[in-house]
Amino acid sequence: MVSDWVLPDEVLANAPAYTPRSHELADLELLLAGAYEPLRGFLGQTDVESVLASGTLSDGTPWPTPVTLEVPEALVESLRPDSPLQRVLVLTDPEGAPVAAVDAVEMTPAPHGHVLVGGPVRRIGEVQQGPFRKLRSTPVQVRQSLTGSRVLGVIADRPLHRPQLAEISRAAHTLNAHVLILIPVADLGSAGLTPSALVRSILAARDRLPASTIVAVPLSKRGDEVRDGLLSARVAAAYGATHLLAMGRTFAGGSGIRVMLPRQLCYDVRDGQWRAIDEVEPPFRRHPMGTAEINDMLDRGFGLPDWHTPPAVAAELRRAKPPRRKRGVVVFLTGLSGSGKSTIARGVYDAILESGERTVSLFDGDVVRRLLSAKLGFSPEDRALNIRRIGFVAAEVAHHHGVAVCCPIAPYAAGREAARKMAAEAGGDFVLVHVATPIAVCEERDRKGLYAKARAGVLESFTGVSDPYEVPEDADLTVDTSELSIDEAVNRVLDFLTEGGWLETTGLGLSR
Ligand SMILES: Nc1ncnc2c1ncn2[C@@H]1O[C@H](COP(=O)(O)OS(=O)(=O)O)[C@@H](OP(=O)(O)O)[C@H]1O
Ligand SMILES: Nc1ncnc2c1ncn2[C@@H]1O[C@H](COP(=O)(O)OP(=O)(O)O)[C@@H](O)[C@H]1O
Repeated sequence: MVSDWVLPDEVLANAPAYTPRSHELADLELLLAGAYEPLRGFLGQTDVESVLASGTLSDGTPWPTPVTLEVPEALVESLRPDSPLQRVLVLTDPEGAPVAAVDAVEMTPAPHGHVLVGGPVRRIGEVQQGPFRKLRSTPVQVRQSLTGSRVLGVIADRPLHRPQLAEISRAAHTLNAHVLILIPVADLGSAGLTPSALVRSILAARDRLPASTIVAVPLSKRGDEVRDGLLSARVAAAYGATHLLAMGRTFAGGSGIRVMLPRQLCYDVRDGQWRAIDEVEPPFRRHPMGTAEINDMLDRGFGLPDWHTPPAVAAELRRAKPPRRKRGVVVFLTGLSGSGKSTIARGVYDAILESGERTVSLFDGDVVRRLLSAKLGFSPEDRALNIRRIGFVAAEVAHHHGVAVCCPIAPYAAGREAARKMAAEAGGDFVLVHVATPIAVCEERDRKGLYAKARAGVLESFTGVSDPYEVPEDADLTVDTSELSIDEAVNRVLDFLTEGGWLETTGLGLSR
């Protein structure tokens, strides 16, 4: 369990406080809940190296993946790792309320001015809010509620359609086990659903599950399939699972849990049962749909068929992913100054307004910098914050099913990626348009005289001249305004949105 070291109040009051990033907060919650047993805190550099090299902590205990905390160097420079009362770091939730204290016994420099802080954690506050809190039982609570010797764990990181439900029922029946559904809620689910939508979709299948316990677990993916799988298996074991049904690829080494491999199922059209594929003659087989096929049907507004998905689950998915013509979308134009972003964005915005088919907001560069990002400059940090702010507000618009058109330079891939992620986490789509007008043309236009000033050295850090522009490799659409008229460029974007299903008929030709 977590550490029980005692801290005087004045030590806590004077300790530096930090809000960890979302995946670190998720790890913190699991550490405090005892779901990462036997870990007592964040790993220091020595344990990280050992885990990566040999899959064990430095004391030889098997552990699959680094569980780490990185904090800005300036925040912890006053801490003294050799003095117990001077090495306390308070961790807060995003609203600033203290959640835990870290006994920072190990601090190692990390990239980008950060420090890796390792040491045991202790709860000093409760996380009170968040959707589906009632489903967030601790491992101890869950284990106490489980009766019977066999518990079949299922990591439900995607909705449960009929084939998955059939497989869970079969495995539970074979083992004579109680079912423990663990829903990972720390990041976007595998089917691109927000955690709340994923939980709702699974609750919608509840009456089709055998006797089950459903728990929401802040388990996040680190991107390494094997390590992520091993960690999930460990967490499932901590919650009391004795067996794990592999829904995708599952790895369970070191967790003490036994893995049940799923059969390949198909729908038997003769009697509507799901059976192992080799039990059904080919003419009578219907194969389960994959995530891409399901998402494509949802995008187009086609109902998911009853033979594949229980109606209550289909209804939740339709709500979470309405057809694109009703789904929120962020249209994000990026490019050099003078490339034509604002002009195109304005044209797209006007055309959507004229058609009246969707609500639309325009976040024009000048307005953003005057209001939302007033006082920010053009350092990499300020540009990053500017894009985060735009991405945040645009994602809120998308969350409420609107269209957000934004047109900042957004020179860094990381910032654009963050904006894309925020839109997805809000349940919206994201369309990146690269306005790829060559710099020579932008410079010749020089509407605001800024290129001349930048070349003369009067204006510093000017994008494309004395500051970087990372050309997008993930643009959904590229337009070059040196080859297109304004109307043509605007129509390219409108056509893309219409062909993709976000707009029905909007186009300059129709609306003007
Ligand atoms: N140093 C420097 N570099 C780039 N641009 C500069 C700079 N200083 C002022 N400007 C003017 O600010 C506009 C770009 O602001 P953005 O908010 O789009 O930039 S960023 O996305 O935060 O990088 C940009 O407007 P647009 O021409 O509409 O792109 C410029 O007019
Ligand atoms: N095909 C085109 N698309 C967009 N703008 C164009 C085009 N051809 C010429 N322009 C002109 O280029 C300038 C682009 O400026 P602006 O839209 O403010 O660019 P940005 O927002 O990228 O700085 C405008 O004066 C616009 O009239």
